[in-house]
Amino acid sequence: MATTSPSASAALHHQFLESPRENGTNDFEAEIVDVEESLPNLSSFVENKEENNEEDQKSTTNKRYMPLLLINYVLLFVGSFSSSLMSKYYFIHKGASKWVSTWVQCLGFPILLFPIFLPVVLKYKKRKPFEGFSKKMLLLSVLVGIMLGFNNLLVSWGVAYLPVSTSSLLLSTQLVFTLILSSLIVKQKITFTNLNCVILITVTSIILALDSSHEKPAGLTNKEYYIGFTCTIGAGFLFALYLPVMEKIYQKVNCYEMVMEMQLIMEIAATVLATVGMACDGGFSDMKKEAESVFDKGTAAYWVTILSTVVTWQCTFMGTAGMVFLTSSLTGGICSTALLSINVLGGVVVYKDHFGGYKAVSTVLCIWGFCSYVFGMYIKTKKKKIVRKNSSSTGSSTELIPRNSDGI
Ligand SMILES: Nc1nc2[nH]cnc2c(=O)[nH]1
Repeated sequence: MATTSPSASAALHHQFLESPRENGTNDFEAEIVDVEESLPNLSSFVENKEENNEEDQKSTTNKRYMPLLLINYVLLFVGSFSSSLMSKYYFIHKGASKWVSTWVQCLGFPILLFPIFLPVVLKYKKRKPFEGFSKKMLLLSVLVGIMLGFNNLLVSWGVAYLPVSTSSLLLSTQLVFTLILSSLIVKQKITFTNLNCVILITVTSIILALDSSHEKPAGLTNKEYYIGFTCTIGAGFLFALYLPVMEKIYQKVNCYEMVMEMQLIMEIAATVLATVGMACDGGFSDMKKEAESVFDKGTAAYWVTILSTVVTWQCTFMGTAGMVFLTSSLTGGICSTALLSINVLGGVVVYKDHFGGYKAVSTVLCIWGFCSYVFGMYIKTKKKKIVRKNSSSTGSSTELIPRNSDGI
């Protein structure tokens, strides 16, 4: 078997991720053989990569991989939990504009300017922001940003009409859509582990839907309730489309900086959409009125609520994008959806949402589904380490093993 230098094998691994096999990325032992057989043809490619000193930050062997993964999960966890509570706070205290609630989900894009430009200003990084950013990537980012803008609007309608716990758990249906769409778009393999997780988390939503007749907040008409219900399911579908589409786009991206840059463009596009909606539908005058006289906690609390919602949503979206980049659309979807069950507990603790037997059972199922998935990933990672160990003891590189369908 051929042996490669670590940098050469890292570059080969990178090339793998940029050109995945038609039949998915699971048969990794076969892929190792493929790469090793094609080694001579790849030597010039490897040299180029070494000259450019490029590193694939999606590679699990990259030293920045684990810290980045952790940072993104924390962003997603803190962002998801606090943004769902803050959005509900806005509506509970007489905030009523769905456009304002949509606007704040993307308005935090200037925050991304700091991690994008600061390392260059401080001369910490050589790569200039937007270096290698093609016109196609720009166009794709704008289109996905517009899709995300519509998703945000649907989420706002859902949160406006439904209790935080119900809207969070209804959004869990996005996982089934994610599994189907990611198997179509990025050839995600459907395994026992991921199917089990998706079924458990979906049963969670069904139980909640059955229980939802007791959940209608006072003063809300049946029509409004069903609008909220439908919008939340619609948001789940759009989000499930967004995840594998992003994974497909990230197959051409190898650095996290570019993920942040794409996120910036997407959020700007979503903000333009929301701003047009605000301007056409009286959102700006509603906002002024709400701040001055409608919000029952006063003007200062209104602006603090808006500002913190802006920041927390930005954390959620950056965390989600990072998870998709570093793992896969399905893992990203599972992590964000499992966090929704934590949001249910947040709604119950902070807003005293009703928490009966149905909600307890669905929360347990949701956590069980998530834990079984994480355990499945752990087992796969262990198996992968054994394959690596075996291949290194026979003299082949340890870094030639590409990520499997779960992104590990
Ligand atoms: N539909 C939907 N939109 C989101 N925006 C941020 N997180 C989510 C999510 O989990 N689902």
